[in-house]
Amino acid sequence: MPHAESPPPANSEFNPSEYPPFPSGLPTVQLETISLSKLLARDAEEQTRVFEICKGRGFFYLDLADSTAGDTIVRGAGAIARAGERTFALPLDEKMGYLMGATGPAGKPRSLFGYKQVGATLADKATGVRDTAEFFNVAKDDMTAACADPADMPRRGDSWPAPILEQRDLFAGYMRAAHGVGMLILGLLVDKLGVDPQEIWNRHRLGELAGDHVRITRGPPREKEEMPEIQTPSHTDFGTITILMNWLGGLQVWSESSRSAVLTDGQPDVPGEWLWVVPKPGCAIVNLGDAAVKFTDGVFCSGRHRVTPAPGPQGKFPRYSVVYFVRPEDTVIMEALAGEGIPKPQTEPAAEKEEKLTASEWIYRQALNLGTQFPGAK
Ligand SMILES: O=C(O)CCC(=O)C(=O)O
Ligand SMILES: [Fe+2]
Repeated sequence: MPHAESPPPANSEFNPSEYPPFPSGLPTVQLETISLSKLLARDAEEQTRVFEICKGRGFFYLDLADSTAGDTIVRGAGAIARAGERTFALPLDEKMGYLMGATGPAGKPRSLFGYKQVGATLADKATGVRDTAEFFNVAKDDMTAACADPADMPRRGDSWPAPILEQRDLFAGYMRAAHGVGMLILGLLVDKLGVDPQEIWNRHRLGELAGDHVRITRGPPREKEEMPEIQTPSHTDFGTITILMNWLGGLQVWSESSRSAVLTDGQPDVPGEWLWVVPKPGCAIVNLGDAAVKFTDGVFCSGRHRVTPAPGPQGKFPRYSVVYFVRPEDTVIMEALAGEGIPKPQTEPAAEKEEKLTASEWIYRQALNLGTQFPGAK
């Protein structure tokens, strides 16, 4: 059982205590394990290990034992998956009322928050095969906002499915913990590049509008043994840092780390093979996203990954995951920070030509590049 759980409600399809172990004999990646409690204690050796990992593959296990934030994440992830299960059980036409990318509720902006139905993303441009996962992106700003009237929440207002709206406190607590863990890691990483951690914290203030969200994903059980059947196609995350909780295998990383923040048709841009990431009890899987590459001009790596149904006997279970994406505040200009460890722009003219986008524009473009379809988008 990967993470401590309270007993599931009757008839739940999310039952981690029943999952068989990850099968042997598959090509897996050996990720390093970093201790959150050591990072909280400013352990210099642990800090150096994270720094080296983030310059390389940019993926690691984060052991959540022995800290309040870690505990909130371990316990909260299971409860959030259950809120997700109740949401996904709603009729499809009701879920489609929360479609992400559609014009938001009256007076609210269009956004990447809300529901993505099965098949909304092309998994393979050549064959036209589509993804098989559904997910719900729950906005940090709406869950953590201190509004007397929930209709005033800044993103979707109170237009969230009841199983999510009823659990605002759960989401808010989880988001604060995950965001805090993200800030701890990002702060120590940029510090090692000669950048004042405040520079990165000022671009990711918890109380400011940002693309941060919890994504709850449900992937259906595996239909056939042959690979691959794609739940979430090959991608790098758009944000700055990602904290992922999953219980079944299915996540795969590309064997060679890809350094580019520019998506090349959604496919890996260096030769290699897909390696399975085995869920590890009590640990989150942490990775950097494209914004971390942008802020450091490519010093850090945004690891390429995808999700298939779980392998072997694990594959007969629906697969849930709970992800927290830390993203820059909406109005932050996406450009490299200045620090002795960050390369200076090569030539002035090239630097001038580069378009300076805000984080919200940049993330929207990254999503379009990845094949996400937005109703009404050109
Ligand atoms: O479900 C997982 O294990 C990973 C999900 C993921 O990569 C994503 O939602 O960006
Ligand atoms: Fe991802």
